Amino acid sequence: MDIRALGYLRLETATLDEWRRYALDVLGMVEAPGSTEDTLCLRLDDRAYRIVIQAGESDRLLAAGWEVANAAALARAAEELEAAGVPVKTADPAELAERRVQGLIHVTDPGGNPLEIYWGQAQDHSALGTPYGNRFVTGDLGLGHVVLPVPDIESALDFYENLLGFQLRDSMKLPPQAVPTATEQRDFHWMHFLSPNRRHHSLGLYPGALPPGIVHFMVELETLDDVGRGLDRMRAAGIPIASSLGRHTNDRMVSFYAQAPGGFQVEYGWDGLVVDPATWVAKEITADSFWGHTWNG
Ligand SMILES: Cc1ccc(O)c(O)c1CC[C@@H]1C(=O)CC[C@]2(C)C(=O)CC[C@@H]12
Ligand SMILES: [Fe+2]
Repeated sequence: MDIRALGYLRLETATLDEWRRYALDVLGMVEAPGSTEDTLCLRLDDRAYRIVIQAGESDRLLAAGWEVANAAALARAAEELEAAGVPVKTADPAELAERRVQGLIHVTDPGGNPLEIYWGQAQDHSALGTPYGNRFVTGDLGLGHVVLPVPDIESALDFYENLLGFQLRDSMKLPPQAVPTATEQRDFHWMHFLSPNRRHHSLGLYPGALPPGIVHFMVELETLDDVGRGLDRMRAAGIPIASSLGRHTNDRMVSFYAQAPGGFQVEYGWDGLVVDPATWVAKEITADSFWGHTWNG
């Protein structure tokens, strides 16, 4: 399957006002046209939106949006999913209009995570005036990355590697205490990092369950100063820092993690590794970071 990138995220929140302040005033994202009293659309680049947050009952992932090149690629994706026995639901015209895409299918991964595969998203050609002069790294690397909880890690890895065609970049053994919701008692639990493009990982698979249906999402900033200023804004806003600044061993990203409204985290990073898929070799990492990334609580 020819998926190109993580294109967008759709989230539901019980505290949209809190999310509005967090996304606009702290993360430095830009409110996009299409936003209403109960839907916040966020621009990070030249796409009409990259993140949509809807007011609702709970805080949870509504969809991870994966982009394909065109209508033919979407048709092939639907065929391959159906041939593999994965139910596919085609979006109706109202859903396409709401999402500002030209074609879309709904799919659920083996962990129960809602996915949308789509092509033809609208662009916004107006200048992006981010509030702090911060710039996000997107383009053909996509929005960033998302880590999804998957109770059965083997079936999830098989789905993303062999059906969706993502490349496995590396894996890490987590101790049992890092996976309190694991369905089986094991000495360790694998966590996997994959991508359909040159971004080291667009997807992390966490081998447990989490109520919001998302462990964290990462947005990449152009400069270290963008990240440092973001950290200052988190502190000033009283937002709990979930993990201190550090550099990951696999994608070499310098980042910190902050609590997001609703019980998951946002990773705010810089200097992520761009790989050559033709020569990449999957490996194991035996530490999550070269330095830093001290987790709180
Ligand atoms: C190890 C790692 C490499 C690159 C990343 O972008 C990244 O987010 C991570 C950390 C992944 C991971 C997590 O998402 C949830 C809490 C985890 C399982 C830990 O307890 C250690 C590593 C953490
Ligand atoms: Fe991450």
